[in-house]
Amino acid sequence: MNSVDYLRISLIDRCNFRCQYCMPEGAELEHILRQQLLTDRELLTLIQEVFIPIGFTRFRLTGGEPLLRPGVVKLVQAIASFPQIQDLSMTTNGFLLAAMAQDLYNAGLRRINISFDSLNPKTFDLMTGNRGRSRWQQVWESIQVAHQVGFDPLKLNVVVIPGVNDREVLDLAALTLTRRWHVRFIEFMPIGNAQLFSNRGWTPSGELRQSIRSSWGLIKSQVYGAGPADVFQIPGAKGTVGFISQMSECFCDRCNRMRLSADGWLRPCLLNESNQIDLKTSLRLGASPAELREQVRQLLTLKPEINFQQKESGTSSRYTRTMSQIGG
Ligand SMILES: Nc1nc2c(ncn2[C@@H]2O[C@H](COP(=O)(O)OP(=O)(O)OP(=O)(O)O)[C@@H](O)[C@H]2O)c(=O)[nH]1
Ligand SMILES: C[S@@+](CC[C@H](N)C(=O)[O-])C[C@H]1O[C@@H](n2cnc3c(N)ncnc32)[C@H](O)[C@@H]1O
Ligand code: SF4
Ligand code: SF4
Repeated sequence: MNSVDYLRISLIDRCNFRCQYCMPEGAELEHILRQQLLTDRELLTLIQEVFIPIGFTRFRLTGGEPLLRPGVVKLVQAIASFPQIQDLSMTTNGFLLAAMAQDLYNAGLRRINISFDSLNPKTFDLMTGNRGRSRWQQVWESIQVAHQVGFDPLKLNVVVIPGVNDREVLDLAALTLTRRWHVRFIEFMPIGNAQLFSNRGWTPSGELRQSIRSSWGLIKSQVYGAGPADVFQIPGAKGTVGFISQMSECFCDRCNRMRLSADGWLRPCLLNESNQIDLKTSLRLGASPAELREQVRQLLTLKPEINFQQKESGTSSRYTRTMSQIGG
């Protein structure tokens, strides 16, 4: 059995973007009420007294948009101070990052993944929802600042939507030629919003790899990380290109992670909603750390059965939570 030592923590379910593939404008999402959010203290207790003792060493902060969480720098500092943690990272849309990057680095965060779907401001705004003003420039600046501050590896996440940004794959891959950036192409998962893009579907990573290989060649490579990307490099490039292929290939057999939602539900699989446990309610009802650890251990023994293994059938549209609510 794979060891499960990576926890993705959603700090907040709200977001300042409205990406069409995740939280489209007009989608009726019920936000978590403030009193239902795990407090900093509760989250730190769960990390320190439940997950670390069980063997979790890698933690990723996500959202919604994690930089919208009030006091996020202080929270990062507190999490980073646990000596058992070997890897603390964040996934962000980058909009607020330029102003916070140095503080986050000083707080102990060392690596960051930034969603960046397009080099073209118009396409970017179309994909992320611009609410009257373009966001591209500010995100582009954040990427430069994150690089200057020293986040390493610095990864850019691109969800590829056929007919929208797929024609940019070579331009995005070319960023890695001269910069030590790691661009990852993600197959769109129709989770929670199956109707969206239903006439366009997703592009198999194999096709993208072939197109990059035809232009420059492509060799197997590596970059530090805990996630499901298959990593390659254009010969001589400074950075790498990665492929996250949850639809065309299946990486569930090497699954090493669980997810904690902003309201304290522990979820064993991104694509299977069964067997989630409500750690926050147990904690608030007075369960001891030992009891909570036992609940999580039980879930770990069930996880191999829960892991999503139906790549042939794709995802189902019957999800009650969308990506923004789960944390991706
Ligand atoms: N199907 C599936 N997709 C995942 C899983 N983990 C991450 N992803 C997707 O991979 C994409 C990138 O995720 P990130 O948040 O950047 O994290 P990561 O790739 O695990 O991070 P690294 O540690 O840097 O490798 C997102 O679209 C996620 O939804 C997973 O367990 N299953
Ligand atoms: C849910 S977001 C949360 C963090 C942050 N707001 C961001 O966008 O980076 C985490 C990751 O999930 C990816 N994602 C969101 N919806 C997706 C979908 N339907 N299919 C594949 N990836 C998706 C995003 O591109 C992002 O890289
Ligand atoms: S992908 Fe991230 S930035 Fe886009 S809507 Fe979802 S949570 Fe927000
Ligand atoms: S779909 Fe589920 S089992 Fe597969 S890699 Fe993602 S979280 Fe793990």
